[in-house]
Amino acid sequence: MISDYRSQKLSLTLGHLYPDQLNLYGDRGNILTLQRRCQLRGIELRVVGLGVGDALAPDEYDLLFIGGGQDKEQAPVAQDLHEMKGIGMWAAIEDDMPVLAVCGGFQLLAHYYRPAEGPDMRGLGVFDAWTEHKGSQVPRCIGDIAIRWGDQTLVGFENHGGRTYLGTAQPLGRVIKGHGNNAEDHTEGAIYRNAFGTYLHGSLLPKNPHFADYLLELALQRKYNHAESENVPSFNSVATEHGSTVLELPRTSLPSLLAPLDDTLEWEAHASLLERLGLYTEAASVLRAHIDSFRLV
Ligand SMILES: NC(=O)CC[C@H](N)C(=O)O
Repeated sequence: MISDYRSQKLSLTLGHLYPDQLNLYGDRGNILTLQRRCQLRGIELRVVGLGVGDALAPDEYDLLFIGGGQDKEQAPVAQDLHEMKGIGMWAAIEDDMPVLAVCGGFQLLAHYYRPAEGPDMRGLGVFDAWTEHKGSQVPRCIGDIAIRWGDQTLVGFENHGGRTYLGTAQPLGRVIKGHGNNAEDHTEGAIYRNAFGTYLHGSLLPKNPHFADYLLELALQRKYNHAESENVPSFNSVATEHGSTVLELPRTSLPSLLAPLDDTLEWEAHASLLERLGLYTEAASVLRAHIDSFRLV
């Protein structure tokens, strides 16, 4: 109940899927970031690795993470995801558990990944989207990337051969600079309930403290304010503005369960990536917003 949580030590359990197979570009750094941000607030974050052969019992977790991998690592994982974790994953997501899936993991949560060679890898179909690798003649999508996420930015690094196309799935954001899902339609990532797929490595969360906290807040609200679950924020609203899809970040009426942190270094890293992409106005406004919010604390 909402009135109880302040008197207890908050704790969360994160299920890290395939930590040995899917861990490109330091995806594990996302877990370290979540752990550190919890630790600084006196919140316990237990991390449980879920490898090939392990079942996923949704009631045991509050948050799930799945990273990226090369095609050869994805194939055995795709099979295990279906056989051992698919039902648990679906149950968790339908129950609004926050899930972050990066690159190869994102591809496997959509309908299928068609590699340049070899058979299709069947995905879980959580996101109404699919991915095709167009062959070695077509350049990979590689480089730094910035996207618009609601009225904020997310930054990261992408490296994927697969091009993802969205069916009815909402994108996580719109590409400002970089390739995104397919280097054609400016969409990046996908959302279903509180599951977020993205091509942003980086690691993603160290340079995007607002996104890290968003995931933690979703997990905490879901666990501790379950009785008020209609107020739990979720990315369901989309507004169309000048023909382009703009996500409206939901606001919750519930008080935040996260104490503010000094994220000066994180925002400087975020801004410096924006600058590297030539996005000077965005970089300046990110730093300005950080200074303003910090003054209010
Ligand atoms: N970085 C990744 O996870 C790569 C995913 C996939 N194998 C691709 O190249 O499209």
